[in-house]
Amino acid sequence: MSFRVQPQPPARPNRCQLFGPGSNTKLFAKMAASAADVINLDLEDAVAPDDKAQARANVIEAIGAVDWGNKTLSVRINGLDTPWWYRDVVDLLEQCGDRLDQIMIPKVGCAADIYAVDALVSAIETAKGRSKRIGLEVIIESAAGLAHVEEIAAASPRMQAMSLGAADFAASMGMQTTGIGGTQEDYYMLREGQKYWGDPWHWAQTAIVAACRTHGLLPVDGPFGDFSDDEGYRAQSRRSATLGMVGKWAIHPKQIALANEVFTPSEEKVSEARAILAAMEDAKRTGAGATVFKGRLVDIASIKQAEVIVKQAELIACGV
Ligand SMILES: CC(C)(COP(=O)(O)OP(=O)(O)OC[C@H]1O[C@@H](n2cnc3c(N)ncnc32)[C@H](O)[C@@H]1OP(=O)(O)O)[C@@H](O)C(=O)NCCC(=O)NCCSC(=O)C[C@H](O)C(=O)O
Ligand SMILES: [Mg+2]
Repeated sequence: MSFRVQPQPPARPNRCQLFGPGSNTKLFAKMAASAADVINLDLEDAVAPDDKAQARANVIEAIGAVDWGNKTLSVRINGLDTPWWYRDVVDLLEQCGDRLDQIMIPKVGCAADIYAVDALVSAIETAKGRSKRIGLEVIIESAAGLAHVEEIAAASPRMQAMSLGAADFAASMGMQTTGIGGTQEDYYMLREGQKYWGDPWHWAQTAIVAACRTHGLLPVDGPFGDFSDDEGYRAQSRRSATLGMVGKWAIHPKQIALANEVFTPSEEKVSEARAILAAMEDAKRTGAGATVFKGRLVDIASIKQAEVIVKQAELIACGV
């Protein structure tokens, strides 16, 4: 470990972030009653330009009126290149009570984007005497966002989480696809006439995980557009979980149980992790720093790996 100890991310479950347009008030109660850990009420791309003002009013009303239980409640504001974002922030902070937990900033491209929102949020919090500090989460969904991912992660102590937005990211990168996440038909290696599909989202996810882990944020996988494809969603989620992401968005209620299933470590994985910790305790008692567990090496690094899984399971057990 570096002299700079890696900070811990916020200690709360974030297995599934369920999205719904702020213009569709019929969904709010269903979202609140769902098994998602995080709710994202959307003012951005799921809301048509003519509906922006009404959606904002709907969301403000619903934050106070609906019982959101113990969920993390977040609102996705409009991008900083639009005329709507400042009014989103002002109205949310001036008119919502303390039930609002986070603001999600889409399409961030640099640390100054976070600075701008942070400055506005801070001024309103002080002016209005708000007692609860609003958190920020961002979406990395542009070439600039990925190029500046680390400075974005470090941009404010308000930062809580960072998601990959596969659709806008693909567009910004000029990727030849209209798919939102998952396997891309043309992204394969060819060997002896056989196709082997690769994962075009892998490097963006890894960059996000590294930036988040460096600065104590939660790394989250974004949307998977084809909500009729459960196995595709599971496969994408398993890759994300393996890379260190803590959860994934749901854009349809069908996807909530899938995300919760994958991002809750299985009993088998937790038992194995606990057995490794026990084996290492035995090894330490005999003065050894390494031992053999089920025919393979485990050492002090294995303790940290096992602790990741045990801590995830404990956090989820406490939070739900
Ligand atoms: C995608 C949808 C428009 C589909 O809606 P619908 O046609 O109503 O679906 P169903 O008939 O299958 O719905 C079945 C029941 O589930 C309820 N429902 C649907 N969606 C939700 C939801 N999000 N939360 C809670 N409940 C929901 C329906 O009302 C039905 O209920 P019932 O009649 O009682 O049985 C719709 O799912 C939807 O709007 N999804 C969210 C879209 C969204 O928010 N998109 C923004 C995030 S993704 C993005 O922005 C891309 C990203 O930024 C990037 O760049 O990658
Ligand atoms: Mg987007």
